[in-house]
Amino acid sequence: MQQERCSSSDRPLDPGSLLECDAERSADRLGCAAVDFPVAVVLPAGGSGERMGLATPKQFCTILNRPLISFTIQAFERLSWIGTVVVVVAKENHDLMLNIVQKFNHTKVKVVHGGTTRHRSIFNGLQAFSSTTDSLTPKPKVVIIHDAVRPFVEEDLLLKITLAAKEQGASGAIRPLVSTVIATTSEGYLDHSLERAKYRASEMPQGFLYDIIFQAYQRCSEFDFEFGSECLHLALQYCGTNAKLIDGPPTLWKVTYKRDLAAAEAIIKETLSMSACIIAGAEAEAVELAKALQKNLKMMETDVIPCAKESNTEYLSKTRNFIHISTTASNFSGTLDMVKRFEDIDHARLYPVVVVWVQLNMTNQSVDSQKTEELRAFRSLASEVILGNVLLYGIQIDHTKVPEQWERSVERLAEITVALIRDRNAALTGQLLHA
Ligand SMILES: Nc1ccn([C@@H]2O[C@H](COP(=O)(O)OP(=O)(O)OP(=O)(O)O)[C@@H](O)[C@H]2O)c(=O)n1
Ligand SMILES: O=C(CO)[C@H](O)[C@H](O)COP(=O)(O)O
Repeated sequence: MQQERCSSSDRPLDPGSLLECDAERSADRLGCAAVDFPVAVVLPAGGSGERMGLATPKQFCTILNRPLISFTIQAFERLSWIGTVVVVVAKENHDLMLNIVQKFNHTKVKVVHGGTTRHRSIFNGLQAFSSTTDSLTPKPKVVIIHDAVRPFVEEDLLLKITLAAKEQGASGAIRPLVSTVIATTSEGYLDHSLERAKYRASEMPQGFLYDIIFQAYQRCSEFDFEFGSECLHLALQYCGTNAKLIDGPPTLWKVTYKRDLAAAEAIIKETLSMSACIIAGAEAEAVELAKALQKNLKMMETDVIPCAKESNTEYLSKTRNFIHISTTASNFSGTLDMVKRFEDIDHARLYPVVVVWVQLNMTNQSVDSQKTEELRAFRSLASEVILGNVLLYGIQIDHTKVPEQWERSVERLAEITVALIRDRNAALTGQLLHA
């Protein structure tokens, strides 16, 4: 078959904006008004991750100290219109999963045991809703099925999938194909190639009227259970339901290989680095530095506030990055107050919080002369707060009245600050760097 040139809409034009995966910002943005019927979720997480090649199944691999599956659960749990999230795990991982649920305070999760294939695991998950005695898992109108290893799923897509499933009986997210699909002969030669523009990659999430997908699984064959990989196909073949297909973003991809874990980590770090709060204090020089720093942190959305002790703690919920400017060496009290507040509102439970303590040196003395005592105190504080998932770094900057020198120092301060926030490297906590 002659290959036709694809139109641009048939090809993935770019790898996608990282902003699309900002789970926190979009949470309940569209509200639950559109969904006035019960919706539940099944997350198959019973695989062994053979292609990842690690001893730990990929859904339990950690990114920033948190298992991948917890990110996926959170993407659903944060939405008020979503009820129970059934997580299907292999029997041997039951306790591990319960620990994750407890540690990250997942409140909507019910854990059930999986099967030897993905379809068997999904069917087990669906059966959790068929028990008439379990009040924790009432039968939903619509059930969303989503692989536990696709951590980035936004509310707007979930809404579209859910409403289309309610209307049509089944719905699924699709993406343009990156590569052309070809058929090979048994001898390893090209048989034919498919016209790429006509085909799409089937992704997750998928949504179904519960009765339809449950019935499809009840009717499907052993062959389907053993070798099938497409739930939409079961709904079509066994219930005659044609799924509505909905274009999804590129961030829906499935974590499959080791490099995908690195990509997922990069997306999470990038998203976490988009904003910061600068706490300037009242001294004129510190305020001047805060403003100059704000100008240099161009890629970040920054707020400057005078004091971390403010009774209004709204600033805390806006970001997980804090830059605390202090003109006194060894004055960590403001930092300590802030960390206390993080504990009070559980701010570092899901993501590590970064605190950069900037010591503005107003004396003409080299900061080296202060080093031993302050450094020891700073390191000890950093090793204390890291236990609560707070990463504390220090940067010293010398105040100077020479404009070019000052500008260069502030630029360096901004560069180091951005690097620390982006990397969230635990090994560098407790270090006092020099801008
Ligand atoms: N018996 C199985 C097999 C897979 N899955 C889940 O189905 C999702 C998608 O499957 P896949 O990416 O193939 O995961 P694995 O089977 O773990 O990976 P691999 O195929 O590389 O072994 C994953 O969340 C996986 O845990 C499951 O619940 N039960
Ligand atoms: O993309 C999908 C659409 O249904 C599934 O995640 C995929 O088919 C699962 O297959 P496998 O477990 O072999 O990776």
